Amino acid sequence: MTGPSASDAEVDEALALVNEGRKGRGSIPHATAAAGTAAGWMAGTAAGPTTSPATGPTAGHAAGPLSAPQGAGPNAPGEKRHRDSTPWDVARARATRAARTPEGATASVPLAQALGKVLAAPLTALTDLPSFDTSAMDGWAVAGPGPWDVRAEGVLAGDGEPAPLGDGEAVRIATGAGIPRDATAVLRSEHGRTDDKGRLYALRDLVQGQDVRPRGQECRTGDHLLPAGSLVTPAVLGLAAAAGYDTLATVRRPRVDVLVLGDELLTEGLPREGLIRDALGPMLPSWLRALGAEVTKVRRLGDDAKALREAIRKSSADVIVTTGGTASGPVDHVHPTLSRIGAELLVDGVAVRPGHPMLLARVKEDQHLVGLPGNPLAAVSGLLTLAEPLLRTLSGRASGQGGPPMYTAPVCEAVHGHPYDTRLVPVTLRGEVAVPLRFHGPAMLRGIAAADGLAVVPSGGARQGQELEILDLPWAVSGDLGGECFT
Ligand SMILES: Nc1nc2c(c(=O)[nH]1)N[C@H]1C(S)=C(S)[C@@H](COP(=O)(O)OP(=O)(O)OC[C@H]3O[C@@H](n4cnc5c(N)ncnc54)[C@H](O)[C@@H]3O)O[C@H]1N2
Ligand code: MOO
Repeated sequence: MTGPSASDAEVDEALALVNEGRKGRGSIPHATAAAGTAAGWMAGTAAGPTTSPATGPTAGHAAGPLSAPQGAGPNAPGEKRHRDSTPWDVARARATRAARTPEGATASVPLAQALGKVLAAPLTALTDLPSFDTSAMDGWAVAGPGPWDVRAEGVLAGDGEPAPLGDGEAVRIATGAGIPRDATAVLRSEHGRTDDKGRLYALRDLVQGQDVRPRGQECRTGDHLLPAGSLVTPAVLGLAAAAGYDTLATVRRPRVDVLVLGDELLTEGLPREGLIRDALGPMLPSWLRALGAEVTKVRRLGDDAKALREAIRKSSADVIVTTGGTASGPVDHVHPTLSRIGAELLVDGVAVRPGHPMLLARVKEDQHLVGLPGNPLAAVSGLLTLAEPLLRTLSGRASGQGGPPMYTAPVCEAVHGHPYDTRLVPVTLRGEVAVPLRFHGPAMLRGIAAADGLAVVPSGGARQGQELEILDLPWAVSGDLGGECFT
């Protein structure tokens, strides 16, 4: 099975997707020039930093030119282009288009359960907002020019419709209370004074309509407030409640089964005798939830081809995510298993470092499998390259706030590039500037654990100050992140 190659249409779509992403936190022109050259890379002489140690006395932030690739693969002399791997942008575009938002996958849920879900229909105002002319301040509602005679009874928020005011009359009013008919303005309490006969005088000029929120100022019944596909954030919950909603039509979260492969994995304690701790089982479920998924299963299968085949066969999830076993070692069972069950490979290897063995397959008409490489940072790369766009579509977000969660920022130092492939480098943000982090080798999580995002470094590298796209990490957009479900 070989991965399909990118068509021109796919490349156009990928570019459109990237452009859309740029609308995010600042539209800064696309990086055009690259500092390093392939020859420079090979010889270690690319303009910019030279290679740096993978370990050092301080964790996290780069101090100096620390952005050279670490660990296996990309900086090995003589490395060849992987002819069949899909360009990174194209792979993301293909993953976005691989599935459709399932029809009928909508549910009406009470507001309290809608946080983190996606609107299945546009949010349309069920009422005018405000729904009646409202006082914006504590003070007096007045009619005509002052001084005014003040009524004995005031008006509070929540009172029924107050009696109309006659010309020259005023009534004490609270913020949020309904304005009496024929009132011309609200005089703030600090801008008025009453004399001993109870007559009210303005201490400032008052203009018609002052401090009155007219009915429908924010919206009229039927106004379109938010498009379908919008993420339900706390603010959206508040707006929906204000606009009259008790329930919201939301898209069902795509169900994801996670299959963790590898005989060498321990679930507790210290590494020993060649065994290591499983870093992906604890990491992926909450990350997937933050990407909009409902994680229905997390299973550790070891390196057992039959168990893998059975687990895929029995899964009714929308997406199966496997970890490890994507390469061609003796116990790497993902490719042979997909071949055996007749799955269609949509992406088979991506021109990105780390993570190039990642894959996306269609197992059934409405079921996809994302194969993440076993190296932990490579798995994160696969998650954000293939699983994120797929889940964005399946959860209905592709039609709303839309594009990939990206923005751009200049890098504080030159960053090495791969001669052919995109690199994803953990960065932290210092103000507007992206600072590459150390410990970004494919098997390391120390950099990404301290990161705000992943910088997208084009082949050939980036100059100091060059604007790079930054893939956002999705913590802010999640709903309920709890609820482990290991089986
Ligand atoms: N001959 C080649 N070998 C490899 C290539 C290649 O191109 N040619 N690519 C390398 C790259 S790059 C990667 S990435 C890995 C991908 O390997 P797999 O997806 O088959 O993953 P494994 O071999 O199962 O594991 C790789 C590595 O990661 C560790 N691992 C696996 N699962 C976990 C986990 N849940 N938590 C923590 N660590 C995990 C595993 O122990 C291995 O050290 O292939 C390279 N090889
Ligand atoms: O370098 Mo591998 O792609 O560890 O991801």
